[in-house]
Amino acid sequence: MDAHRRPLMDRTLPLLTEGYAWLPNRMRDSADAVLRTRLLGRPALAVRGPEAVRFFYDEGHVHRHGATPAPVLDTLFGQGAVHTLDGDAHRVRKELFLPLLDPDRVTGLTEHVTAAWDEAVRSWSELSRVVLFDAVGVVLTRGVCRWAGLPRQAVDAEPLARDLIAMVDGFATPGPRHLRARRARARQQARMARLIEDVRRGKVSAPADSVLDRVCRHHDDPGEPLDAGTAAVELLNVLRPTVAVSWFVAFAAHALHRWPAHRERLRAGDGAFATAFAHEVRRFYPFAPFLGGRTVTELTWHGESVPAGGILLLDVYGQNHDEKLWGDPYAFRPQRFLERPADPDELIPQGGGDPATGHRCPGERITVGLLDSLAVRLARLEYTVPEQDLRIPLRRIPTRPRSGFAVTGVRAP
Ligand code: HEM
Repeated sequence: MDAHRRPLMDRTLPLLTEGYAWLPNRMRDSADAVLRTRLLGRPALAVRGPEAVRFFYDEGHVHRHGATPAPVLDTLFGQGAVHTLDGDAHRVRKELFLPLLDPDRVTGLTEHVTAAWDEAVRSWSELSRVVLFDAVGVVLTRGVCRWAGLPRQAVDAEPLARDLIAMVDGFATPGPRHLRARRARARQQARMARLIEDVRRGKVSAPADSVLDRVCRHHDDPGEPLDAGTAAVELLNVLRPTVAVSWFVAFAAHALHRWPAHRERLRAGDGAFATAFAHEVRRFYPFAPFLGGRTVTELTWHGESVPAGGILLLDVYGQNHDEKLWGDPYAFRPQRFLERPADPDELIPQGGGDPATGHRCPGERITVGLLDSLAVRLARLEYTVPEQDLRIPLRRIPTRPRSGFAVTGVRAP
């Protein structure tokens, strides 16, 4: 059996029990931030630091095809997703996502999402208790579906939000969360594939140049549109991660609760501070633990080697908390990004390198745009934080405040 087809449990026990701390704990004793280990039955080398980011994103070093375990493809990314392509195939497919970098599109999506937030907040004030993580997932789903051109009758926001969240929540764990993630993917992929077929047959219209329209018209090979299943995978690769911004909004609420002094500057509408706050939320709180690729050739980094066909890991969580880069990594200090702009190969919660040419997340500007707008709205909202379990377990991937961050007595501004 191919190593990447083996079940997730194989050889990954320390990862599953230690979660985000797995690589940072083991790399603590390495002066050069490098570690030789094994993952999924293969030799692996873990690295971190801006130079290591450039090493990792060199296509002559690492390929993505065959690197992602099947349980992750069957839940998080989808089979045949852009994440798994290399070389020309990757460049051609990535063209589908490059418009996401356009500032006008970022603004357009942010306007849809903030409108959905303003609508939702009115109903939150009528409820005795709102779990922000869940409620924001629905807001993001409404906003992104409208922006992406999905017809209103094709979107039932609450169940769709639950499925999109489940795909992310269950990708890295065996058991019921994983089964929920698989069912959610199968259900939504089939629905989106039917919608794409309907658009192609002219039964449903997609607004010109919307995400839905672009996905329907995309060709990997000249004259050959993507099969409906793969097109659905890529449509979900816009919807799902946008809705995943609810993880960061729940973390933003957690930060405002623990360090309420930041609320005032956000409330005042200080745009530069809001962006710095969004960067600090993405740096400080754990989301993607690490990234991996298959080594194309034998690679050596600071004296440690991994053979061709092994795995190169980029320690994302460790790098975002590296003392050498951040000085006081465990202090939540948005000001750091006002003192010095974020270096794209230092701050890597959504990958490193260039999103236009490599695998870096094309949705990073969208994420920052959504997060800074929603953080301002959150800071302006009046609410009470009742007694609840706000711990963020580092063993759970992906993690979040255990309670989902519940609020009571919501009063819209
Ligand atoms: C919660 C916020 C998000 C996080 C934490 C996140 C994180 C990531 C990470 C770690 C990668 C992998 C980078 C690599 O393999 O080198 C990635 C790739 C990707 N992300 Fe995001 N992302 C987020 C939001 C978004 C949004 C809003 C979109 C689209 C609207 C998006 C679309 C994608 C796509 C299509 C890829 C694959 C890129 C490629 O392989 O070339 N992401 N993201």
